[in-house]
Amino acid sequence: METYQLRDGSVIPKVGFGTYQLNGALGVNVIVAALNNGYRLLDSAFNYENEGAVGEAISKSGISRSEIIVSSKLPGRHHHYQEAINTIQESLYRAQLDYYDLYLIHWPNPLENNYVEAWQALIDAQKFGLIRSIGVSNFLPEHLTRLEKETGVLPVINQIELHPYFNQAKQRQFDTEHQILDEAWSPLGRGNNELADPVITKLATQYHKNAGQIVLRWQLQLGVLPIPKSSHSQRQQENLALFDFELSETEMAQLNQLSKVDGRLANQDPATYQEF
Ligand SMILES: NC(=O)C1=CN([C@@H]2O[C@H](COP(=O)(O)OP(=O)(O)OC[C@H]3O[C@@H](n4cnc5c(N)ncnc54)[C@H](OP(=O)(O)O)[C@@H]3O)[C@@H](O)[C@H]2O)C=CC1
Ligand SMILES: O=C(O)C(=O)[C@@H](O)[C@H](O)C(=O)CO
Repeated sequence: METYQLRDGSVIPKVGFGTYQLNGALGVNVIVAALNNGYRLLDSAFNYENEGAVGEAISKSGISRSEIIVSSKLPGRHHHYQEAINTIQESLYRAQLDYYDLYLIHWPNPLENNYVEAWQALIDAQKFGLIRSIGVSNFLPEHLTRLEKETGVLPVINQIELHPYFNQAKQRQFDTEHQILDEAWSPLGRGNNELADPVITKLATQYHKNAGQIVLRWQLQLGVLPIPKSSHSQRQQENLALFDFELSETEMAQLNQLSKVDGRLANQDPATYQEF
């Protein structure tokens, strides 16, 4: 698996595994399969209520803990400093881990306006050794600018909604300028109609790949880290088989042109959307 290097020096796989809605024993089996299929980055969240399943899958897989990048997220209801520290510790207890490789603030919740306090807790949790790398999710330039101004520390990752119909060109430019790596959530548009777009299916036929592989390859060539989720072993493998072909500049431009102003999947604009 090829890797990215984060601004803090950590090394992270170019493709990760999304675990939203993978819960309980069924979820454990799916995540063990993903690890056996080669995934070494697992994306979870306190709010997914599956950090325990993730920890159990790591233990069952027999793969060394040190080979796996484990990532989770702080929910909006625990942005106050001490609650954030307690929640990070609870995330660790749930997963039966000593540390997370990566921990993100899940949503900025700007109307509540406590995300700077939450960020200070992540900075300190990193110093305490609970977290190796600290990042955010769904942060707009205005939120990132405030973090830098008030704490002097910028995240190394911003996990954002990113798929062909919503390619986040401006946000990506801002993040790149600040050496923040973008992770793409719902990189396949949740498997919706985007994958049937004629531009994508034509390229799939041309390269003898499926539509999902074209989309994920496009994201890699944008310099983004996608975290596709699949419950099916064969799809898990296909979503990693992205390193034996390359899209041309013209094809990249065609894919870039698919983006729409209102292309978000569920109207979750971080400027106003609040998730607790
Ligand atoms: N930070 C945030 O706010 C958010 C983070 N996330 C994270 O991002 C991860 C990925 O996003 P998610 O919303 O799950 O959506 P994805 O874009 O990863 O799509 C997953 C869906 O697509 C299907 N699928 C998987 N592979 C293929 C393929 N090659 N061709 C066609 N269909 C496919 C899956 O079905 P099947 O399982 O049956 O294969 C599933 O229904 C989440 O699991 C979560 O970890 C997600 C949303 C918000
Ligand atoms: O899945 C996540 O990480 C989320 O933040 C959720 O908002 C998810 O996008 C969702 O669809 C909740 O209804």
